[in-house]
Amino acid sequence: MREAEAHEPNDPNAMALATATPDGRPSVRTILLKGADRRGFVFYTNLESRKGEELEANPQAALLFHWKSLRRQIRIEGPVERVSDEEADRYFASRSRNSRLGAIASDQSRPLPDRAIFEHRIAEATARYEGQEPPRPPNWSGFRVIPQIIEFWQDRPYRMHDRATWTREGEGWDVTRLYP
Ligand SMILES: Cc1cc2nc3c(=O)[nH]c(=O)nc-3n(C[C@H](O)[C@H](O)[C@H](O)COP(=O)(O)O)c2cc1C
Ligand SMILES: Cc1ncc(COP(=O)(O)O)c(C=O)c1O
Repeated sequence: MREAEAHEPNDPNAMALATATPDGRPSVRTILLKGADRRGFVFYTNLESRKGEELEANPQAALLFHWKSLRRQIRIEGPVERVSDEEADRYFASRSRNSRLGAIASDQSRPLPDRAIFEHRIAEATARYEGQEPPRPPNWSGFRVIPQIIEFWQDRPYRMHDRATWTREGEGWDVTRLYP
């Protein structure tokens, strides 16, 4: 990630998030990585969005980074858990005031008949929380993807790439090289 931060033109923390319905219909969208440690990879979103509902019904996900400037790809797969309310509150409080008001005003992934309705809801939230800290909406929180498999891919000439897959084995990781 440090190398991506130094080389990518923008959003080095942008990644694709794949989810699926319980009957196996997949969907994918871009999100931002907001935390990574030994426990897993954290992102924030609206819990009633399409991804939020799919993760509620089927708490399994896959993440993908493609850092074009580095010609590198990382794939991550595993079950997800919700972050604690305290962790979500802390991250929400770190966001700009306007981003917090936007999260309050947005019914993410629901039909919006007219942009003016969203702008009106933002104006309402702005007026309502004047002089106060806008609180985290109960339907806005974070998920942690707990990695079971991580694959690193590095471009090499003539498609003779380097691939290595790390699979969780108890407390450690089994590392296996794969053909490109
Ligand atoms: C670069 C980029 C970063 C994004 N980051 C997030 C994010 O961190 N959280 C989020 O809810 N949506 C984010 N979005 C918007 C999502 O891609 C998506 O449009 C939205 O979350 C609704 O997805 P859904 O209907 O599948 O739930 C981002 C979009 C882009 C292009
Ligand atoms: C709707 C939405 N929510 C959340 C995020 C996460 O980023 P931030 O907390 O920095 O706004 C994004 C980033 O693009 C976004 O589009």
